[in-house]
Amino acid sequence: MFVLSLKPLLKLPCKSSKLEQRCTPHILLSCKHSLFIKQSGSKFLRSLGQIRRTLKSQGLHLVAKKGDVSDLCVSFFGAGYVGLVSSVCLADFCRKVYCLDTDKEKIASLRDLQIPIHEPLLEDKLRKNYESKRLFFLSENFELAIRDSDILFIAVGTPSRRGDGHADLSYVFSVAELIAEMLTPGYTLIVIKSTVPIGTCNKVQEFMKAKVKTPKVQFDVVSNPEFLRQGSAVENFLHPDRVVVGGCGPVGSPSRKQMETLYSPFVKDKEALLFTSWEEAEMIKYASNAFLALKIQFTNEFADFCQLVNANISVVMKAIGLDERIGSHYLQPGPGFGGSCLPKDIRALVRSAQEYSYSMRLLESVIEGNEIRKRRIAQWIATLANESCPKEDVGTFLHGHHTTVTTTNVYGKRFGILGLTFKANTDDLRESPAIYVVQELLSLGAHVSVYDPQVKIESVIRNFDNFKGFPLNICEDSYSACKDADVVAILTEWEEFRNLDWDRLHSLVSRPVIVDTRNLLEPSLIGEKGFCYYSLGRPPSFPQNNDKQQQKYKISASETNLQQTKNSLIEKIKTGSQ
Ligand SMILES: NC(=O)c1ccc[n+]([C@@H]2O[C@H](COP(=O)([O-])OP(=O)(O)OC[C@H]3O[C@@H](n4cnc5c(N)ncnc54)[C@H](O)[C@@H]3O)[C@@H](O)[C@H]2O)c1
Ligand SMILES: O=c1ccn([C@@H]2O[C@H](COP(=O)(O)OP(=O)(O)O[C@H]3O[C@H](CO)[C@@H](O)[C@H](O)[C@H]3O)[C@@H](O)[C@H]2O)c(=O)[nH]1
Repeated sequence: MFVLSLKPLLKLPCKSSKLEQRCTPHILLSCKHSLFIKQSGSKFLRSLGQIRRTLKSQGLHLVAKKGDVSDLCVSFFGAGYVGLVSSVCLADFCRKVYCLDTDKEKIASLRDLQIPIHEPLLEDKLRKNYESKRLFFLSENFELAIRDSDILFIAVGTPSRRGDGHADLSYVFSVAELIAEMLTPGYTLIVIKSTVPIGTCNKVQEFMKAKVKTPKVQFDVVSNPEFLRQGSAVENFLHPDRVVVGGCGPVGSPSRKQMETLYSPFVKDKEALLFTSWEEAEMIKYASNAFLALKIQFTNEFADFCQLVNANISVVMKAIGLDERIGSHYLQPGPGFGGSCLPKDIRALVRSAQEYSYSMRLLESVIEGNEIRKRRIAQWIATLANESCPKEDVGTFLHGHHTTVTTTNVYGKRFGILGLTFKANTDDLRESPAIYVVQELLSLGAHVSVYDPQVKIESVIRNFDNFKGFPLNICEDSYSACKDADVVAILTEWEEFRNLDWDRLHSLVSRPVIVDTRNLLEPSLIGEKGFCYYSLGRPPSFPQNNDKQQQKYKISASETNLQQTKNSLIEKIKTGSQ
């Protein structure tokens, strides 16, 4: 006779009628399955984990009672922005979390507590949970994690497939195959967290069923899309607006109970935990990102029109955002939306719709508009190296008159680029408009110096593989990047760019021209500092009566050309052409 120190109530949802009851450990031990517990070792089983593993190996599964997240063990396949952040946050609450990745280098650096990504608030939590042995990083022996886990999350990448815009699901299916082959008897919940096209969960379930070879394996596949944003990922994971779970069984089913348990610390309002079908969950994820992209593209179009008619986009967007039906978020103009999600997800959505012979025209135009925008921003920045200043009209260049930019008028000009990431507070360069702009400028023969507070030099170099030998200078601070620049362009809204020493910067540049594609700075303030300042959808500002500063502008443009440009643009807008 032995006594186990366990929580008093455990629920065993298994086929055995004797076990299909709420029971104390004593009842558990006195039932016929207690034999398995005894058999598993010469010593007594001390932990719930040991009992769980023993039962699992016999085709039974122990589910923690409702709300008891501390009994759960979960694994994440993929230690990227989503997998790593989710693992670290869940390790605060779960019994154990395995974070698995095939990238050996990534796992090795995580074990050394070197975090491969920049994400605020992540480091302390990671350290705490890793040191207290609730969080484990593995690049092999995934079998151990699979055997031990109640829930297996798939959080690998689903990038755009080269050439056609479809989501590349090869990583998801390779994990699904591995799991299917390694599942041990008993029940395991498989959760797809990666963003996947509608219909994928269904396919994964069928695929896995065909691959499972071990008898007595039971599993469900559910969809649980992630909505966190890079730069505030920890905060978003801990305090989600909503959690969507698709494809669970009815109330009381193992899949539903486990997901309720897992999210109990994060979702206090019952209404915010939404159970849907697989297809609805998959669609909700795409629809959310598509709507955000739509708002940004809408704002960008209005910003450009505001510039033509002397209206201020900040005033306009603030006013429309106060209408609760519209809301104030995602109304900030910029150089185009980027990142690893919005662009690729909308492309994937549009492509999946086409498979049903359905055209999502609105979103097709959002994709095209965003591509055009990045090109125009690059062309606009290039032109400003040639135009005289102050000239209010040069700001209108943004709206389409880009054919005049050639290698001859940009060749050898110097550009100081502030910010490379697709937005602030991340180190991610995926689909960053800034990368596009720099590549355009280099193609035109310009000299480009770049600075970003978070990006590692290796990542910058990787993004300019095709530009070896081009005059690209990676700098360690803003001032070095702006030295001798004909134009300074702010491409990411890093906070530190707000507070530069403008007098120092002014003394360093060749021409004091700033293009702010994030509307980060206060126009009048920068004008007062002697700069010619252009932003999006706001009137430009210029140095006030300062002859010495005026001499810095080396090239003058013809007044007539500028007027013609403006007239032709207004004509184009009237006739509705791009
Ligand atoms: N980044 C975000 O902000 C965000 C937010 C919500 C949803 N998503 C979605 O989540 C998914 C993951 O995005 P991410 O940004 O974290 O990707 P990521 O590229 O940062 O990370 C993916 C990781 O998966 C690893 N991996 C690939 N194959 C593997 C395998 N067989 N086993 C284990 N690991 C493997 C890679 O090495 C990589 O480290 C994508 O579908 C994305 O669309 C991303
Ligand atoms: O008003 C705005 C807001 C954003 N952006 C740009 O839009 C892009 C995307 O920004 P954001 O949504 O913050 O980036 P992500 O971290 O990629 O997050 C999006 O993509 C994730 C992956 O699917 C989702 O989980 C998030 O909910 C969704 O916001 C960036 O280039 C931003 O600079 C603007 O130009 N103006």
